[in-house]
Amino acid sequence: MTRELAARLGEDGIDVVRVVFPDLLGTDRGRDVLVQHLPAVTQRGLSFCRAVYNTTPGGKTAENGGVLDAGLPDVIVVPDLDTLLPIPWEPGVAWCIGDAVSPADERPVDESPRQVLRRALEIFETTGLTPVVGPELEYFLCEPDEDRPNGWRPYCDEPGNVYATGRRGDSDGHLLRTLRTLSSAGLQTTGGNHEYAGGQFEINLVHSPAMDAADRAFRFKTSVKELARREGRLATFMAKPFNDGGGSGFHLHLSCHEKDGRNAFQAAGTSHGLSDEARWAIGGILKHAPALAALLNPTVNSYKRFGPDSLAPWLIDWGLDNRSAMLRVPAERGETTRLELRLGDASANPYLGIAGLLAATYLGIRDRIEPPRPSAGYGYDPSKAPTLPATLPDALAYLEEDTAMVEVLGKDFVRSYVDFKWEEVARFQRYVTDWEFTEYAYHL
Ligand SMILES: NC(=O)CC[C@H](N)C(=O)O
Repeated sequence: MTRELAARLGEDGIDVVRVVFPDLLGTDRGRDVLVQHLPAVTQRGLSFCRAVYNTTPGGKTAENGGVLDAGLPDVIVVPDLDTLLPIPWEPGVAWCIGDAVSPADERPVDESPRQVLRRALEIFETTGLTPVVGPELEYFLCEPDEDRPNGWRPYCDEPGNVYATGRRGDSDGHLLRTLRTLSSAGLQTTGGNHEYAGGQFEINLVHSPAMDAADRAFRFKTSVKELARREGRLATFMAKPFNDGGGSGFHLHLSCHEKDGRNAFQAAGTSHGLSDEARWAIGGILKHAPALAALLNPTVNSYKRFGPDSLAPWLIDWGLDNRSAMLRVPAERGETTRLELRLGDASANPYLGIAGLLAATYLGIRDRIEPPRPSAGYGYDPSKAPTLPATLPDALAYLEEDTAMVEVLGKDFVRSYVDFKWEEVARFQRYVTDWEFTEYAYHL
């Protein structure tokens, strides 16, 4: 079977298969394999150093998780050939996503983000409903700039404007080029637009079953970064890269299908046209939002995106067609009835963020959690609702304490994730920033 596939790939001019898998941060790791080795790789998997799950964004091995004590053992990655797609910008190469298993018993490893999502999905589906997810990702495109301390400035000197089309704020047609290339790569993008900040864009992906949506969001981020790098630019999905302007969101649209394919969130004639399940889903997402933030807002930088007047949330609230709320119920009803969670920022690992959303939604439906009344009007009034966690340490503590969420996401995964993230917090807390020097050095 795999032999035939390898032969067919060869006939199509593919001589290399890039096997990638997401690490805890959601960035891609992998290896390029010559196509004639694909049958063996499919059977035995590829071995990687398990420290891949303890690697910081800067590429260092963090000390938590016992991976050093264990002598840096292997993790095996088995390609999922259903995800095989040619890479249009890398002729002769196709890529597929793999699943990480332990060499000892071939069971999925706790830290595998695909496994965390698979587990949340299995639990979710005990409700009899199938979740459908539509991801929207924003990012900044940057140009090299030696005069800036960090070496980069937002792409295009002309100020961008939200929904500006054509070359205004996009001097060499980045958006159109990227949209077409990603579509030809099979990532099923629907469209894209300029966002509020200069050099900031949003591209939307077709909604689909949760694992497919996460796989495409993962590939989307990898591809946008790769395409930018090939032009000597930097595309970044970090939450808030610049002090001026807003941050980048990872908005998630969620609906649920009944067995017969009907949208389970719609219910004509009820208050707001929403079913019990939709209402409980809202209740669950609001209740578990502080824990969810640890997954959907996973860096110390993430919390700088929240704030009044940013179109990013600040309060734990929901609203009807209200973009200033954390959870928006778009106006459409009937088969397109859905929720839009605006909490996440673009730095989130798509698998873990979607797993968290499914866990909170499942708990809402299971525990029949009634939400408060929707927030009306401009939602940046702190007297109206509780605020989101202010820092990553706060969110990590909420996640650890939320036993129901921990149960769905998996105790061992949450332990590894929280330990890993605490290391990041500790490194940040020890680090003296330029801001501190400028603020204090001359005056104190
Ligand atoms: N157009 C928008 O909705 C902007 C969203 C905003 N950039 C965010 O961080 O979520």
